Amino acid sequence: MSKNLSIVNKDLKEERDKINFNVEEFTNWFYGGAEKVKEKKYIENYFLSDKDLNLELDTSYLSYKDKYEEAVRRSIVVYKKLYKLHNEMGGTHEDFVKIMENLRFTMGAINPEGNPFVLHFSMFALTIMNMTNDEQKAEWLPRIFNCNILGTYAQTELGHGTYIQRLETTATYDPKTKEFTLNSPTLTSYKWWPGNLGHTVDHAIVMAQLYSQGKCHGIQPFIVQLRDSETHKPLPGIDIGDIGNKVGFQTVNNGFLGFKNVKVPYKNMLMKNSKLLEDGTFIKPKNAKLNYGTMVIIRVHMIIDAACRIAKATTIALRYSLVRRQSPINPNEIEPKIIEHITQQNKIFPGIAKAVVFKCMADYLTKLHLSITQEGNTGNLARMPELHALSCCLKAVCTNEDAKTVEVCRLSCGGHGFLRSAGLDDVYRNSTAAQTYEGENTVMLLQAARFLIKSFNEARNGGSLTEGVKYLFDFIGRNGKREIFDNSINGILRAIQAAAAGRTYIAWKHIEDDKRHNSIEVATNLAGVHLTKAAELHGYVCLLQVGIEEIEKIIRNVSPALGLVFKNILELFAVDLILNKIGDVIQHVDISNEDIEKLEKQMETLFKFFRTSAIGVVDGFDFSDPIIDSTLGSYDGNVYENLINAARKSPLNQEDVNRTFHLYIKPFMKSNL
Ligand SMILES: CCCCCCCC/C=C\CCCCCCCC(=O)SCCNC(=O)CCNC(=O)[C@H](O)C(C)(C)COP(=O)(O)OP(=O)(O)OC[C@H]1O[C@@H](n2cnc3c(N)ncnc32)[C@H](O)[C@@H]1OP(=O)(O)O
Ligand SMILES: Cc1cc2nc3c(=O)[nH]c(=O)nc-3n(C[C@H](O)[C@H](O)[C@H](O)COP(=O)(O)OP(=O)(O)OC[C@H]3O[C@@H](n4cnc5c(N)ncnc54)[C@H](O)[C@@H]3O)c2cc1C
Repeated sequence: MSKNLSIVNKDLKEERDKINFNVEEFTNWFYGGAEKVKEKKYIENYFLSDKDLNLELDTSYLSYKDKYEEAVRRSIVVYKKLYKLHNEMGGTHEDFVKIMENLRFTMGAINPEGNPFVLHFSMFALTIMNMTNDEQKAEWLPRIFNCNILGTYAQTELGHGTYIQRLETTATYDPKTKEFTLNSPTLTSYKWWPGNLGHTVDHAIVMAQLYSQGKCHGIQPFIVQLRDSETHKPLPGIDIGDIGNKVGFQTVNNGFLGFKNVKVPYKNMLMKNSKLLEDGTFIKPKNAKLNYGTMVIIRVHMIIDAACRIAKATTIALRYSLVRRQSPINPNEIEPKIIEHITQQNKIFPGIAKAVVFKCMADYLTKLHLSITQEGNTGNLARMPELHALSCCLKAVCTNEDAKTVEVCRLSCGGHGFLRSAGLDDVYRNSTAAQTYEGENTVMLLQAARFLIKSFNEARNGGSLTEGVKYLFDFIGRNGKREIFDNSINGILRAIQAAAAGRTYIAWKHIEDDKRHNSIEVATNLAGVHLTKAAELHGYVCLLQVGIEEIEKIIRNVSPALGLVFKNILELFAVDLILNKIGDVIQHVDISNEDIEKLEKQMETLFKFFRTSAIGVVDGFDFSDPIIDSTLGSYDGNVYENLINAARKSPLNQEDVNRTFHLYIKPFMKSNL
């Protein structure tokens, strides 16, 4: 960690002196090994130490246009260095991935309001890598990796983001000219939202309805040039621009795009899955949803992003809570560190546990994605729906928790948390954006619920279930009897499983009852609230189940002292979860008032234990000061000095008297109204 060289606040030092486990060992786990931590530090420093980035400039005070231009300038500094470093490291694909993984944090520090090239290196490159045939790979990949072309992923339209089957952009094939003609037939068919589209990129993957031989063959991906390679002027027939100011992501350059008779060559339809013969004959893919593959990959990646945002927010909130003193607990004693107020612990400690459990889930899902993709490459697509359901479910549950937790962290910093310099606003804006992009969270939960209902029917008919939903058998096996609660970690898991299965049953029954008077679709819509609740509970089941399995493995491999911390974290996650979901649990589990009181007491005991470890855990997340970028969360804990220094940098403080005094205020004050 690049620690600030200033003297550490004595309250924070006192906390660190009491840490009873090896923080470095925790860091090594969080980043996947000592070697990876070394790499991370090296890469971070390699980029952040570059004076050309001019990180001294606080971009939050710039205008919208200046912010964008500075973000582009900084990104180019970074990407030039990236290629230099890549060559130095050996130039393999693995080296590139390593740098990109570490850049995810570093980029946030360099461009806090978003990266105007993020889609080029993520969705654009991934789609070309995964949805093209060999010839197309050979044509496009070198140009993408050399950045000779820059691209984005243009799917969402003004009228449709969720229901992509009804996208309106058309691509009509003419076998005589061997060209597609792209059109935006209506205002609502304009592409709207794609990141980096407005003024940055010159190419895009465009999702459009394919028309050939007079028939529509559904949405297909096309690679389309949008701007001239020399002048960057929009090509003929292209109407393109920026969509304007947003809640966040100000420098991501989200754009709009309309087509008027834009010609695209035959070879530009991505042909790994669906195929179009030159004569216009359409050949269906093995599974029509293969064209949704890029979204699945990004949803999987979003779990680690959520974990990291929570880790960052809790680092800020906890460090601040260990140096801020307010409100004596005993009237005659000195004011305590605010963390001594139990409600403050309740705000921050469960968040830290979530970051750890989400990280376990991200690792698990990444492995699962890899193995299901490998199966897919051999033509076996059987597990695609399972991966889709799981990634939708966890994308929704983890980003919802993320936004909630980051907001609680902001509240836990009181007034100072509302300052931009506290560093929580950009984290929150990114969290809340993640609830919407890559599939709106309610819609994601409903997709997961489809899988749950199917699995429930399967279980009722004595069929086979995938591992993650086998708990539905237990529910059916109990035949209406309630699960009996036992206060162990596995007991809590069984209780959450019973709640998830019970809610799935309620949703299923709702649909079955309504089906008598309505179509299955209408009946499903009417059961929507139950379905989303069931999917959400299922997400928590997955998190707890994977958390238990992964943390048991971790405990076997780390020192006993760190093992105890992990055990504490897992219990914190589990008890916090069951207490938050107690209404659902009571409905399906035989749990008494005494049991609940015991859980509440247990939470207090867990807090007591975690009180000494917490600072070690957040230090172990290993966010350096430039990455934390927070007056309240810096390593040295000198929050008041940081706050006043940051305030002095306000543009308004660069002069004693602002011109508005003479222009407006003084005449107003002298006017006697
Ligand atoms: C310190 C902190 C560090 C943090 C660092 C942070 C860095 C990050 C920063 C900045 C990054 C910014 C990046 C921004 C990027 C944003 C990009 C975008 O947003 S791109 C647009 C996304 N758009 C969507 O996601 C549309 C959502 N809609 C859909 O996906 C579909 O419409 C869906 C799935 C909801 C429905 O699709 P249907 O209408 O074709 O399907 P139906 O007819 O309903 O049938 C569903 C059946 O299809 C299967 N299905 C659907 N999708 C599937 C799939 N992918 N695989 C397998 N099966 C699938 C289902 O299992 C279901 O099966 P059965 O019928 O139940 O058996
Ligand atoms: C910051 C940001 C970046 C983005 N980047 C990109 C990008 O790079 N490329 C790109 O193509 N797109 C991008 N998007 C678009 C994004 O993917 C969509 O906005 C998102 O998928 C939601 O779709 P929508 O806007 O149509 O919402 P809507 O579907 O209109 O949602 C509105 C409301 O309707 C509800 N609703 C809709 N359908 C259903 C249903 N079936 N059942 C129940 N409720 C429903 C939703 O739950 C929600 O409450 C981005 C969006 C944001 C915010």
